[in-house]
Amino acid sequence: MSSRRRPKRSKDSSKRALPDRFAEGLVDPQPATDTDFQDPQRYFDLLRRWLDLESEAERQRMARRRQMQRRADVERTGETLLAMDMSDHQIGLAGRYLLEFVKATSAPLPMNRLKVGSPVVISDDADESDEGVAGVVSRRKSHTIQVATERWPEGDRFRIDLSPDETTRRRQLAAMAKSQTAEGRAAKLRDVILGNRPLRFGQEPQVEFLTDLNPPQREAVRFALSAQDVAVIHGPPGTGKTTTVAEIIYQTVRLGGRVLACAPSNTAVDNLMEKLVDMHDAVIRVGHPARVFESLRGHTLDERVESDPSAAVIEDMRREVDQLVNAASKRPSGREGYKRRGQLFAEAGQLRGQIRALERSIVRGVLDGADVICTTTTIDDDLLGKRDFDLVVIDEACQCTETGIWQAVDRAERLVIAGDHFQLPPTVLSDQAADDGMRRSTMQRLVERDGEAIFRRLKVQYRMHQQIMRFSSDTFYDSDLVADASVKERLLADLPHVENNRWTDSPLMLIDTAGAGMDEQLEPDGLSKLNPGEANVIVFLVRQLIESGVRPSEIAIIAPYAAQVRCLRSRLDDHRIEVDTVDGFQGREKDVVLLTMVRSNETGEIGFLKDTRRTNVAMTRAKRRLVVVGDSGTLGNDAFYADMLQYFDDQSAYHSVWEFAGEMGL
Ligand SMILES: Nc1ncnc2c1ncn2[C@@H]1O[C@H](COP(=O)(O)OP(=O)(O)OP(=O)(O)O)[C@@H](O)[C@H]1O
Repeated sequence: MSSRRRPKRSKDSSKRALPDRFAEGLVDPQPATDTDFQDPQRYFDLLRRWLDLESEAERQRMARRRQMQRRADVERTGETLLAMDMSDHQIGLAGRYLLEFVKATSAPLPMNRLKVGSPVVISDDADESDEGVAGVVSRRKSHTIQVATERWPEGDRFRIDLSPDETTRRRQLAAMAKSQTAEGRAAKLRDVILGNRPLRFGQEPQVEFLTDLNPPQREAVRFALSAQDVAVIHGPPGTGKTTTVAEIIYQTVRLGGRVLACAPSNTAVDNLMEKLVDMHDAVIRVGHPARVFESLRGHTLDERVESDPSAAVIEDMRREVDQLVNAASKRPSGREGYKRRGQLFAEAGQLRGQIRALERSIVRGVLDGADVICTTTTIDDDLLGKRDFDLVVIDEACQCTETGIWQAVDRAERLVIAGDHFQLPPTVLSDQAADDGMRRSTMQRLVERDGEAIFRRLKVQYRMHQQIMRFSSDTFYDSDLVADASVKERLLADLPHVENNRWTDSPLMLIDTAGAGMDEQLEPDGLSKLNPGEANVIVFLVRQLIESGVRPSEIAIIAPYAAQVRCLRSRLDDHRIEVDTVDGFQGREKDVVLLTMVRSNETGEIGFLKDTRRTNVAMTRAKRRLVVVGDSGTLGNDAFYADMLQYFDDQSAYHSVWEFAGEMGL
């Protein structure tokens, strides 16, 4: 198969162009002045403004959803479930109600973004004026969703809406206020983070490593242990960042320290926790047990509390609350009925208070016995009380906004943050806050401010074939990455069940759709984009892979736009093939990744593909083969994508879609 030659650009010029592009603002714009970040008053004022903007953006989104005329459209947003019946209720930790809902039709739940931990409002589906009851999703299955609430919702049939996360914001605001006026140790740490005090490092310690680490990982561990205030671990894709962080935690505990291990998402906390439980016994996970990996359930605070000897007493009290609630939840008749109902709920409320007090003392005991406490960065301050930690670690710190770190930082003697600022930034809803710099994480700010003085980069990656790695390494990581011998030449064709043919015998392929009339389209009733022509190419590629013996579970299809994901999901009938947006794949990997770029238009508009971190994440999910389908006519207008096209060409991996016209029936 011949590859069309593209005009070569000088390597030097492409390399020189890269840092400039970042400086030119293709990464998020930054707030006005550096002093905003130095002066505590101005810094925390800025953060409070961002939180206000986020709060307003969430409120507007919820209002728009409520105003939607057609009910089908409301559920399509993925943020609302309608016509839900309450199918069960229990009493959970801290005496909360755990309410389970099913579709009134018993159908599976539609695709939705209500995840474990999401704040929601449960309201009467028949009463638009009902303000509802706030809760948090505590379990989710294909047909049921369970919500933990403090109050009992009114109504026969319910709607459940994803709601503005006021609890998280309130906690963040309280933590920020505490930091702003802090004295002593907390003030010192704050001042280092704001750049008002110099970084301090002691002697690098001699370390007896528990894990078999490579040299950059060992150096990163020693560096982090020597930091007296803050250290950053920069972990490019597949370089064992979490492995390294786990070792830092292990070494700290070995020296008698107590550690708070956090990450912004439940999944990231669990990934770290999985490594930690192999190293220590005294590791406790605070959070929703339902979301915790099966193997880790025994380490959750809830289960530890359940297995405490006093738990039997609590169990009896819960049963009593259940009976009271059962009686109270029956529809009352007449004034007496309502009065009686009120009394029953009041009695249940008193008992729940007693349960809470008893549980609190058990919780205190369990947490006091832990060397490492794992939680998301949204910390339940009621549970943790006034505990401080010798070391606080934030993994996946680049997914954390500046506002999101202070709850953890407030409890720290020393801080280690780990992440990769060339992967996805934190989610920010408000465009204004984003323009103002809210998508720039603290970690990115510190690395850009202090350079190598504050961070160590991991360099050996254990995921990708070296050719898949190299473009990312040259573009984002100063050509620092090295592929470990175990992966550097690994191809799809090396899998025992896979044939050796042109679809499996090389790590890279780019299929250029230029001139094939595969134009992007706007989704009819949405804002997202799709490209049916590219979807056809992807479906064709999937068929070739499956016919070559590749297993559906080894294939990932990544699209930057949700509409293209929907289009492809409807075209592929095998659910084992994962199709998702870049966000859905962060932190994950697959043997083969098919990436559809979608954008193809006359004007060379590439929209949010300009945030090249997305493309970096998408490309670096692939272990053995990466296929990119895109229009060079559109993409090539942007310097980053021009370099990417050139790279594929240099690797003899560039093909026009016309080469497959016959096979594809173009
Ligand atoms: N020193 C090492 N020797 C061998 N394998 C390693 C080493 N360090 C990490 N790995 C392997 O590399 C893979 C990635 O490790 P880990 O999960 O720690 O990476 P990560 O950097 O957190 O991942 P991500 O890129 O998803 O953020 C794992 O399979 C891990 O076992």
